[in-house]
Amino acid sequence: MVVSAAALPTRTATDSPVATAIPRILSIAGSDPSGGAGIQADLKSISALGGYGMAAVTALTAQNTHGVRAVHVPPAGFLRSQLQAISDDIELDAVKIGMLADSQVIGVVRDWLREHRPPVIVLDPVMVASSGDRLLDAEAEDALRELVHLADLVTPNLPELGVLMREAEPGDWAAAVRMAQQLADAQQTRVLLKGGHLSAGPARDALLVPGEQPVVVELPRLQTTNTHGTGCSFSAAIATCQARNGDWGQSLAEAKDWLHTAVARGAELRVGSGLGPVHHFHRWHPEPVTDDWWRRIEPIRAGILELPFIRGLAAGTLPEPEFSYYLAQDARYLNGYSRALARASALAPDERQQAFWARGAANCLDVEAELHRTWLQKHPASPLEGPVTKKYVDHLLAASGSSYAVLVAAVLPCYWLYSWVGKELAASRSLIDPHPYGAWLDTYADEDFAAATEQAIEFAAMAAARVDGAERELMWQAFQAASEYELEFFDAPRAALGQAGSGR
Ligand SMILES: Nc1ncnc2c1ncn2[C@@H]1O[C@H](COP(=O)(O)OP(=O)(O)O)[C@@H](O)[C@H]1O
Ligand SMILES: Cc1ncc(COP(=O)(O)OP(=O)(O)O)c(N)n1
Repeated sequence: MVVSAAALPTRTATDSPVATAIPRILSIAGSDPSGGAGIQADLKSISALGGYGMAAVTALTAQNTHGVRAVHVPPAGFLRSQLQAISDDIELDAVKIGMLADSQVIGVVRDWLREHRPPVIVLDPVMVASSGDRLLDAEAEDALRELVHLADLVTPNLPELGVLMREAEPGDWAAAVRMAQQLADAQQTRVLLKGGHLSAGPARDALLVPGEQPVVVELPRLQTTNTHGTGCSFSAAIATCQARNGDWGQSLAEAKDWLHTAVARGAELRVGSGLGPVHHFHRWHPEPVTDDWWRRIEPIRAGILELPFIRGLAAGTLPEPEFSYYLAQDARYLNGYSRALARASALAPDERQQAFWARGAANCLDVEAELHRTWLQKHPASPLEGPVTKKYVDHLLAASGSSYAVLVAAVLPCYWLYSWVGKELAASRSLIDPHPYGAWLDTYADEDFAAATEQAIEFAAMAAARVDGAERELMWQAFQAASEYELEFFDAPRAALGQAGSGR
């Protein structure tokens, strides 16, 4: 059975609700100083889902978003002391178990579980690093296999499932589900098979319960590098939900839905240059309105990439008169755009924003002069203002008579779409050597411009956060109209020179 995360079954007769208002959840796991995985991820996940989090540390790692550099395992006796201190004093509603560094550590955890038998035990069998390296020696792997039947839920990813079953990693989803069902039946426990490691298709997981049909949950696979600690976060989230509602299907659905948005919004955290963390507390941080605008202009973005002008530019087949027309209009446009940016500088609420827009205004004049000095000398074209250029500049000048917030929204698409088109074209530019428009395309992908774009987006989001709903709507309208003018601007050479279909 395949269901969306939101449509999973509610409580079944065999599930017993714990019905605790704030569930008390203990994570027994390793420390990740970069905060994306291990106990740090567990505590954030537990808190984000409304639990009270505790942590008994099994190992200290030295790692960041690029990988694990070293592992230090404190004496197993000290882990026993941590667990004893907790169970001597605190009633637990669930335990989540993550990285267990060696067989001695696993022995301590096994003995403690047998003695105290917490109501919910979720075991994330951390055995294989993202790099594919085995994290446990053979003795520890055996000890971990023996721990599986003590868990209410075990959550292997594909490589870990293979190791638990002493078989090769399953090659596809169907084989993985079969293997996970065998594990569930053999150990008489629930298995949550995680499909994040599959290279294509949706982000799919399956809950296997002995003697029952598999329940598959899937959500779209996100194109992101923010996947560090997804397994830790997922298992801690499921443990928390299960302690609260006592229904495995519902807990899986809740945790999956929460994790999906956490993965989607991980990039907002700007942590590290490798595989970044997920945004555990996304529900506390409203999405910047600029992200919503960007999503809403998706049809415009798709339209831009389909334009004969852009396709011809990428392929190097764009007729030169169209390129010259575009450059001449760009020079005209930049002059008007510079005035709008200067006005944004004048209206800016602080000196940082004032200086930013003033620098942008000056840059436009420099680029305009440069266009005349270099390209337009070699590619002469009519200097008269075209109809699209006029409409677009008029829009910016009208916004200049409005508020700072509306003006910033109006000038934003020129930064954002230009920088985005630059990245989109960079790949095809590198395939053609020499590329007739190569030198010019390189200016599109300029890193300083990309940084300025990020800054402009942030200032627009800040402005949007300070205005009321009516003005935010005006900001959106100004942003949307400017985005449409960007599309028309790229299409203007074809329309003006009457060469429909050229550039292909
Ligand atoms: N790119 C992605 N988009 C959406 N969900 C993902 C993505 N990568 C992983 N997930 C989800 O994160 C959870 C953890 O999966 P996985 O990466 O397989 O585990 P682990 O982190 O233990 O290796 C799963 O629910 C999986 O579907
Ligand atoms: C201390 C520590 N524990 C576990 C992991 C592995 O994290 P996980 O969520 O299983 O997955 P990836 O980060 O490999 O996607 C870790 N890195 N550190």
